[in-house]
Amino acid sequence: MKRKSLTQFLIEQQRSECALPADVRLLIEVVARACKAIGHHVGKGALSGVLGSLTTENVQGEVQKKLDVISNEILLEANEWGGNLSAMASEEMDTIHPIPNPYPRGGYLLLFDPLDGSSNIDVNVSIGTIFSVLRMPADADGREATEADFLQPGRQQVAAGYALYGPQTMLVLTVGTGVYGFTLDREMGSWLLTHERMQIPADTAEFAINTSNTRHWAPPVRRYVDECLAGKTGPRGKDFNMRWVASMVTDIHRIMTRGGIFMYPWDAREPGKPGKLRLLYEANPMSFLVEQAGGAATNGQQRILDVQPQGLHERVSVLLGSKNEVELVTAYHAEG
Ligand SMILES: O=P(O)(O)OC[C@H]1O[C@](O)(COP(=O)(O)O)[C@@H](O)[C@@H]1O
Ligand SMILES: [Mg+2]
Ligand SMILES: [Mg+2]
Repeated sequence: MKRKSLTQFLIEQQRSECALPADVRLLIEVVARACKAIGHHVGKGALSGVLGSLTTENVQGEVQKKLDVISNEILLEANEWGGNLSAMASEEMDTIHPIPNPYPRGGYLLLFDPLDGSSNIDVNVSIGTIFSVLRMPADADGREATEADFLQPGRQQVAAGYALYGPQTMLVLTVGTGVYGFTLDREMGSWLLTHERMQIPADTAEFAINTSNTRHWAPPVRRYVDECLAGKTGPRGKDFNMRWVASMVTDIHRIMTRGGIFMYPWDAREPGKPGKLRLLYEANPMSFLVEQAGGAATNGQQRILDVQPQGLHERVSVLLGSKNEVELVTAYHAEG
């Protein structure tokens, strides 16, 4: 069976009713090429000296891994001259990166977590890259982008996706017409369509959360997880399984493939922070994908895609995945 390539799929999207703008098609192809290059480095590991940490810290106060910086550079370089972007923003950069002269500027903004799951880099566990595409405000009129231009609610995303560097290298994306997965044919170097219209089952018996934080959780999350752990003998009347890879991309891909609920909620370790994960380049792109696959995503109070961002590296409490489970744990928050 001849599989569709990423380019064929995107051209079809461009010609179909959704009329994917040509600039977004080209932008996604450039990001996909950059992820292929990142995947190559990840696959080499110690052979090409990309493992280990640097002495520098990013704006989050995290010690950067070599691959965090290498992946960031690859994405910046690949997207600077494409002509579709006005600026970029990244987990690894304090502020935005406007497209420098003399490169032509375009009408879109690209945000990315260049390397997700950094704590797993040196131990050869699956990691990934997450990206999100927004439009420049309509009244920008060719002016240089500002940080404020990036502070758009997630529902305004034009496209989002992740690359997964695991036993297979995959690219999973949406342009608002469902979720599609592509597997990299490493010999040919081409992304081939292998997962059409991915769907998350509404019900599940599998939850993902870092239980080492149990004593720090708020009562609604504590109640939800306790009930899952009580299994058949408890109010849920069924047994639940638990998984936690500690790479958001990998945990979410499992949920996109077979369902489940992923939670990284607020916890009392840093009470002043709404959560650990970042709204603009982790939670928003993943929430867009999850909703496009029939799932749900909230911060306990509201739909994540409706949260109005206040800052580039803003954090958020994340509850997403199988619709009925997300609605239940969100309802527990409303009950207080
Ligand atoms: O180590 P913890 O607390 O379980 O956190 C794991 C989470 O942190 C992250 O690694 C944060 O992302 P980065 O690796 O991009 O900083 C997520 O991928 C993952 O879900
Ligand atoms: Mg991340
Ligand atoms: Mg990261």
